[in-house]
Amino acid sequence: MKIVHVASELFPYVKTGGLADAVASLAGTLADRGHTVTVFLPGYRAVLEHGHAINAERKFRLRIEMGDVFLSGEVRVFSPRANLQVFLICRDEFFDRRAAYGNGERDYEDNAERFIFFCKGVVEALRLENIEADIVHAHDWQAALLPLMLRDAERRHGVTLAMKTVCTIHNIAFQGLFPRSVFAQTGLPDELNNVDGLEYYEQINFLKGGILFSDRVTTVSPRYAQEIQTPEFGCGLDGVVQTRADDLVGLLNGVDSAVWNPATDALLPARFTASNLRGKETCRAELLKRCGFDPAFNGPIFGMVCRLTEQKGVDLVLENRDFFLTETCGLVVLGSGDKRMEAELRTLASRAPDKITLCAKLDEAMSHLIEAGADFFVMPSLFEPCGLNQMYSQVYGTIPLTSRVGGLVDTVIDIDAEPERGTGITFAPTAKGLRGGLMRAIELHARKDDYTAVQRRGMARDFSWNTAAAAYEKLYRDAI
Ligand SMILES: Nc1ncnc2c1ncn2[C@@H]1O[C@H](COP(=O)(O)OP(=O)(O)O[C@H]2O[C@H](CO)[C@@H](O)[C@H](O)[C@H]2O)[C@@H](O)[C@H]1O
Repeated sequence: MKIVHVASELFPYVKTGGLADAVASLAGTLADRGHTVTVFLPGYRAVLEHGHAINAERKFRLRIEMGDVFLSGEVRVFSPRANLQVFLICRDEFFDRRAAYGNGERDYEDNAERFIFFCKGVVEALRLENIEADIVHAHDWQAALLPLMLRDAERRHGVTLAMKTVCTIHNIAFQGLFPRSVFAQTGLPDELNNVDGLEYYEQINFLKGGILFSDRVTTVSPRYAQEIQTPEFGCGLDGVVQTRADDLVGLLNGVDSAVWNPATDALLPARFTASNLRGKETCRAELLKRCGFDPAFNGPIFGMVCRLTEQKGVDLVLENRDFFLTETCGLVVLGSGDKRMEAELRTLASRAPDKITLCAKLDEAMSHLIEAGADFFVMPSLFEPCGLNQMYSQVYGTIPLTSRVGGLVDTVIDIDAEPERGTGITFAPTAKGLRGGLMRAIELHARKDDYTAVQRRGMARDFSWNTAAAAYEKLYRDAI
């Protein structure tokens, strides 16, 4: 099949979270399985400066109608592996910036314009390049207008650009909500500027467009596909999602074993496998050293790697600060984002620097070291579409502590609920729930044989992207 993915992030070129990992793995795996895959990505500064893109071919110039003006841009292309091409929609005024979405304090004020331009650029490139895709697959709100714009362009130009479109929701909390005035820039017919179209409580909602107007809608776990149809998890779009229930499916993400594999991971000081865990001890020792903890400390180390946001349950950790201060354990948090959470974690760390630390930055190598060197991985999310780190931690023999929401339910088996199969500790998404999970972790850690058995069961699990990619293939085929 000719498959086109459209996303605002792609590992290793630009990543703010799991979207980048998921799109890269899916596109790469589909390419390896013999499909012709194209990924469209904004030509951000970070991407253009990446070694792969430096000599990207300049394909053609763009002239995009945005309301009553035309804006110019350029399409560049490079191929990082067989069967895979990455097309960059470039316009320095929009994408030659330090970050993808904002300056750290707030979102860029022209994000609506930037991603309308991006989607229109993709449509134009599909037309000029004559790709004739079987599937155009849009990810998250930044690409969600694409299915609509594509059909609109087909009508205008009398061409077929794609057989079917798919929209994947990686996180329904991010919808691309903008003032209604941005509608004019989309160039879409006026009848879409209402409640049956993009309008959402007097605003324009990009993700709503993707949900309503794609041939198929997917999300990243079966449990989340159910949850987003409820007011509790639908973030106001549950009614819209319900209208597409027949075309909605939840397909679990996987683990990219070229990047996340303890037996080959070049970012670690030592490698290891389920049958030989000595390298994991070296990773643990290195982690203790990097954190400035006592090298002889042998209590459990809890690791956490996430964007610091409400979603990730950082406040539940903070509400349990006395646990981390009083129990014989260590806590390593790698994450940045919300300034209040960052400050409170920093204060907590300053009260016990010998056993609690915050590393407030994006650091790919450190995230691998935590996955490998910690004894437990803490993920008390309030909601979680899929979650990747709980899978990475099982693969790395680090026992996950996860709340019972979304994809965490689909990927972690509780050791008390299923003593013979359990791979982690699960709990209700509350401070009390987390507290219970932490206590169970301390007890498990003290029972060395049980701990190792759980560890090995996690390492034996298959989270391969081949399974996930095969599910997407089936979805594409059924749609066509
Ligand atoms: N400071 C830091 N330094 C280095 N790496 C860091 C980091 N902070 C986060 N990361 C990395 O970013 C990724 C986060 O992925 P997740 O899937 O856990 O969450 P995210 O909410 O971003 O993704 C959304 O999309 C994905 C993909 O579909 C869903 O799994 C998820 O549930 C949904 O919320 C992981 O690879 C993690 O290691």
